[in-house]
Amino acid sequence: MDAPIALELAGVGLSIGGARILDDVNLSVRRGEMLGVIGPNGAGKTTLFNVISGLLRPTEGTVAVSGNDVGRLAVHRRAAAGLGRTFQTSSLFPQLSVLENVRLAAQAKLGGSLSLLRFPRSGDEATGIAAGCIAEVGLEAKAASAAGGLSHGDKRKVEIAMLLAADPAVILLDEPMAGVGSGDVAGLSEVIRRMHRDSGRTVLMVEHHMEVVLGLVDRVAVMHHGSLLAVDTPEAVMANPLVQSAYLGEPV
Ligand SMILES: Nc1ncnc2c1ncn2[C@@H]1O[C@H](COP(=O)(O)OP(=O)(O)OP(=O)(O)O)[C@@H](O)[C@H]1O
Repeated sequence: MDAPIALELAGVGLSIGGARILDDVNLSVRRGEMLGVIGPNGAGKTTLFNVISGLLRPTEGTVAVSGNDVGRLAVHRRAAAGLGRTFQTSSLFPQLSVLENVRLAAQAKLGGSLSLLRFPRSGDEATGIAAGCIAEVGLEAKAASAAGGLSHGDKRKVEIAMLLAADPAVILLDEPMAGVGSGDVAGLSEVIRRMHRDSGRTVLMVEHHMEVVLGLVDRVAVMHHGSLLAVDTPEAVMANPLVQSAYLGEPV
């Protein structure tokens, strides 16, 4: 039996000024699925994530998480409704340790006071959750290191651990490989694979690194000029002449 729908976009459109940024986007993602979102520069991928996560409100259409319309909810309420995302740029507190950063996310999920961050007690619930999430991304040895001193790849792992601490039903990863050194790509891919496969989480990933996308995802959504050109398996998408022509001039 098919898994239930975790995320559903119906007729989503966005106009800003006179510009049509998103046009009639219809997309269903099942629970436990990993979907890659690709497309040439300016196709609307980040805007789509902004609409899903609530940073932008669509001009038309609906966004539903686990069957609940989240279209009118602010960003923090969407997080509570089960949406979590990373950004293209790092959102870590550089002076804080890896543990403190992840603990902050766990604390926010638990709804407690952020001041607890200053007095981490090893036995408390948020610290326990944070330690588990850090272990899940393989950064135990760096738990006490300042986040600002880590490699880009390790910073991304910390951001993923922070997402795991918030335990969202649907995870949006915005270009996780951006700025990551070639030596770190395989390790970070493996963390993303484990995060998805081992836990059955639903993941959407915008990523330009085609090898990473095709190696990780179940299906690929291709955006072009604000519309969805195709949503299919990686093999079918790569063989699609429409997709090939959208990418003409850009390496696929
Ligand atoms: N606030 C805004 N006002 C006007 N135009 C915008 C706004 N935000 C995005 N756009 C335009 O919408 C289009 C889609 O941008 P978006 O950043 O979503 O593309 P993208 O596919 O994520 O691109 P990239 O791969 O380069 O990150 C672009 O033409 C961009 O200039």
